[in-house]
Amino acid sequence: MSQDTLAYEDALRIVLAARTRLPAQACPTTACLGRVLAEPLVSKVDLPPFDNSAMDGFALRGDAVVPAGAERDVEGEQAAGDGIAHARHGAWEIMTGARLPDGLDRVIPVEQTERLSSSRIRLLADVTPGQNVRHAGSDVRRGQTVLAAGTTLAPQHLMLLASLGLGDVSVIERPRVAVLCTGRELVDDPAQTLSPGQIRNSNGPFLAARLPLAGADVVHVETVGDDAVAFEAALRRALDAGAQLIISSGAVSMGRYDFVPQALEHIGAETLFHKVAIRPGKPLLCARLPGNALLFGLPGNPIAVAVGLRFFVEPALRVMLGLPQEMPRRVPLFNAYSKKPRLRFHLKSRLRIDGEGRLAIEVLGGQESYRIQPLADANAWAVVPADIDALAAGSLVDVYGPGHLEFPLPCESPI
Ligand SMILES: Nc1nc2c(c(=O)[nH]1)N[C@H]1C(S)=C(S)[C@@H](COP(=O)(O)OP(=O)(O)OC[C@H]3O[C@@H](n4cnc5c(N)ncnc54)[C@H](O)[C@@H]3O)O[C@H]1N2
Ligand code: MOO
Repeated sequence: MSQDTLAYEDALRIVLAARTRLPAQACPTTACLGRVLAEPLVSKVDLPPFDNSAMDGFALRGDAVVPAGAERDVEGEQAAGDGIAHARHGAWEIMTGARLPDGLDRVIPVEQTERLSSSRIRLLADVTPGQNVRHAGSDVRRGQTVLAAGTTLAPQHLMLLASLGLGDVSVIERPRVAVLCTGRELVDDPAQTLSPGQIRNSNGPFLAARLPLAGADVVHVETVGDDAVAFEAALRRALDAGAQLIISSGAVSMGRYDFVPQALEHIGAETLFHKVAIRPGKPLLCARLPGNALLFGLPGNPIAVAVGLRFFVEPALRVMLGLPQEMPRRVPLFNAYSKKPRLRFHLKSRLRIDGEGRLAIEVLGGQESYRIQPLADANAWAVVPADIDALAAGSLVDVYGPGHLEFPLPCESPI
């Protein structure tokens, strides 16, 4: 390994140190799905807000136990949505979710009663205090922390926010990211016929689709030829669009047209590292631009781009979103695997269930960095550290989801 090739862990440390958490902003709860909560959320109300019935039946009161056989007059009816009612001594017919009339403390389900007349019932079962009553504050107490800072808001959290009656919440700003694809071989328009030597730009659509799933806003996307001047102009447009991170693909290796390092030098950027002991994506470059935006120069091969996004850009996004760094899941390998030493490998893999319902990770065939079909078949990344050369089937391996906010739960038939 050449002296200037960094270990992944050292490169990651540099990336993490180069970013800080973004400020908080108010976000309407109608638009906060997927946003990251900036502060712990403390409830200002009790849930349920009032004592209410868990059953359709009759609310009543009495001594410790009102025994089967007891009779009561029915003195009123209380449906969900009805306001305060004051009970005297009889029972109230009550619906599920209805506020308990003041003075009553238990509910007997209607099927455990017998109607003696339109205004009198007999109990067919014992009823104890509190039975079938959902007490105010029994789910959430006023003053209780209901969501921790750093929660990525999912539909179940929106259920809670709606119940608390919140119109907006404090979330971390979304990081702003630009995508620049380089290469005069690239064609963006699917309707355009390819000339000999041309290929479709697949990195651009991949990055533009993955970044929002990683919590970022894509503020600029552009394709430029193999031209340092055009690349510099594109960088300026990305910065003008407000990009805090810029991801470029291509032109960072050893070829005659690999102009990104020189273009960065020309604009006065500080190269933080260039070349990391990983596969794929070894020629990856990271630089701080004047004005403090961070540029990730990802090698052009599509899987090098996917790995650069997942294992360099996404950790930076996590810092910006105020999230702790990820812990990989440890999953047994389905198949034995061996690799070249001294490089950390990022492997297109499939998390599956074996014949006994246990999770297993299958390293897919076709790991070369130009092969995109196996990425389409993958649902996870297996990562094998630089100092490990061979792993037997069944050994535990680090597994990461396709994006830092996603982890697959396979439900397909066993391997
Ligand atoms: N002499 C050496 N050659 C190469 C080395 C090396 O160490 N010595 N490293 C190889 C590795 S590893 C990689 S990865 C690539 C990285 O090269 P570049 O970053 O300079 O990228 P390009 O040459 O521009 O492109 C590489 C490959 O990817 C295709 N490509 C580029 N952009 C896109 C896109 N937007 N969509 C789809 N495909 C794209 C491009 O056509 C090339 O095939 O260098 C190796 N060479
Ligand atoms: O590092 Mo490259 O992506 O293996 O071809």
